[in-house]
Amino acid sequence: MTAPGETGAARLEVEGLSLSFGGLKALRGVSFSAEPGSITALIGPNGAGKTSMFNCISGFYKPQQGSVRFDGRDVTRMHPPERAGLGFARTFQNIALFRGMTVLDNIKLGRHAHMKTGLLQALAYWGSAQREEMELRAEIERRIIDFLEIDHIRNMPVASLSYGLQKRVELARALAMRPRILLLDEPVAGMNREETEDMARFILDVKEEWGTTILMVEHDMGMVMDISDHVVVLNFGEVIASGLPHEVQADPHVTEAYLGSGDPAALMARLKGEAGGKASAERETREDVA
Ligand SMILES: Nc1ncnc2c1ncn2[C@@H]1O[C@H](COP(=O)(O)OP(=O)(O)OP(=O)(O)O)[C@@H](O)[C@H]1O
Repeated sequence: MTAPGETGAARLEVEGLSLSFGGLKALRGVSFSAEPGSITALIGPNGAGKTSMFNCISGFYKPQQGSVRFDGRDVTRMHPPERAGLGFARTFQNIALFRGMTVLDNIKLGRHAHMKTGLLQALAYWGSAQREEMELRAEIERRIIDFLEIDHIRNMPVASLSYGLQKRVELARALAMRPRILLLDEPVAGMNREETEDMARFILDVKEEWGTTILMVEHDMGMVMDISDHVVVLNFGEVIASGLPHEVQADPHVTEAYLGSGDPAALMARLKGEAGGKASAERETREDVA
């Protein structure tokens, strides 16, 4: 069986993408690429178009103009399940797991997309279904659960876990899809510093051990600058800067977009404060609900 990355990471190319909601232009001719086996971060102030871009890439929105190419193939009009078949996997800003199910069952749902035996076949050929199930379980246990250090919680219901662990389980489920490209929508939103550092390490490990292409939208600028190979900055639906983390951080267009002034140090201080504030606010909301 193949593990994440063994099918080969691939290049994502976005070319001249435009998306409007009625009269509102959310994306205006956006072009960038995510290189194989690297981490690309998509950043920008609120309302810049990051989520819209992410949804065009994962197939939830259809752009009016432009194209998304993956591994040289035009996927612009493909539905999300077709993209999953090509190796797209994503996580969501608000955790999308079955809370009453165990960690292991949630992870298996990701992997089932790739099982060869369908339900009818499984009924007719119980032997092969059972064999495949056992291979599947073994692979998940060996590769993903161990890799993400969630062995101790594998039989626990997701609802009983801390927020940081739930986010890790979501990453595990995406990895179980054997992604060639991993789309991470705010992977550390709402996390405390320790959980953020853990998640950042796991994302780096996915890249380094499996060579998966990773594209993430993230507001935590410290984390973005620490682990990204390439950063693309959107503002009002346009790319205003693109390059290595330190290049983007020092770009006056970026500081202008975030702050209305050109001081990179003030930008970092403000963004660190916002990320911390957002994390504690989200945590408080969750505790209120619980
Ligand atoms: N479904 C929608 N219908 C109408 N307008 C939308 C829709 N989704 C996004 N927009 C608008 O498109 C623009 C880009 O929004 P988008 O959510 O992509 O930005 P963002 O960079 O992800 O923002 P944030 O960081 O706040 O999540 C905004 O002006 C937003 O109000």
